[in-house]
Amino acid sequence: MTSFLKGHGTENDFVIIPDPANAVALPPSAVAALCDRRAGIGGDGLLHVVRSAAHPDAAHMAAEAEWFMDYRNGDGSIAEMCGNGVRVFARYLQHAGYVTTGDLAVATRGGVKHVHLDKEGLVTVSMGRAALPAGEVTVTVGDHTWPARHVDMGNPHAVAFVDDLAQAGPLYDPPPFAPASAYPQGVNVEFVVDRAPRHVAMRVHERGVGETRSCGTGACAVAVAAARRDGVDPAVTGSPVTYEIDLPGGRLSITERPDGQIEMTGPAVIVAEGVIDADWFASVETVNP
Ligand SMILES: N[C@@H](CCC[C@H](N)C(=O)O)C(=O)O
Repeated sequence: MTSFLKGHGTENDFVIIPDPANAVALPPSAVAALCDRRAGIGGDGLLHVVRSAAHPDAAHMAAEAEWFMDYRNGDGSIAEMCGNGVRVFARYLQHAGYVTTGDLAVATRGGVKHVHLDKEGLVTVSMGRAALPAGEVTVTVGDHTWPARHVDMGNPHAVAFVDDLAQAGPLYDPPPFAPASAYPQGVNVEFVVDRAPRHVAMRVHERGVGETRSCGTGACAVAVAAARRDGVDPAVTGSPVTYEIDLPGGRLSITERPDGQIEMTGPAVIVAEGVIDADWFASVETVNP
């Protein structure tokens, strides 16, 4: 019997598979089937909850973090990091009784992340530092082409400042970028408009998913790109800077500290739990494993 839960962080939604011993086979075909919104449970991605010691990608982090977030995109691909996912992952650990409010460490493919569950229901994650690789890239939608800033949050982002979020169009397909060689592993693309000083709104097309209603690493990338565009670098001023980021699914607050550490705060919600039908799961587990 394989159980699941469903959760979301600012409407970036996830199928959660609790599997402390790493005993559940999750080939890409099974992940894609579980995340399918019509024929499966539905989600932008999947959070496989495994004890670090039981997973080959995380055993080296087991002394620091008991639990490993084995994150998958909705198409079954693996990504290095998921910011909304790690908040929902921590909320699941609390829901299941493994942790209470306070601090915990979570192993991810992007390293160990430190999470704080507060008593009001918000979750703060120390996301690490952003890298801002040099180089020019442009993103095109329809008749519009914008310069975009590379920001690496453990996973790749291209951030474009636009006049109107509607210019990004329906975002059914990944927005083309140039040079085509810029992102050999694919990229998450953010479109950003200003709302007020240190307050922006964004839409995102996620690698391996499509347009989502929120992206935590994307919001961090946008906050750093907006700060640099605004001439603000906490490493230079010695003061933290906070940007409020409005997404279609809610608001995230992103603070960059003088040492470069980026903290993301937002909600994380568990909405349902149940059991996956064994025959259906066996059929999707064995397709293109
Ligand atoms: N929604 C996530 C990001 C998930 C990974 C991304 N699609 C990628 O492939 O890099 C977030 O909240 O950060």
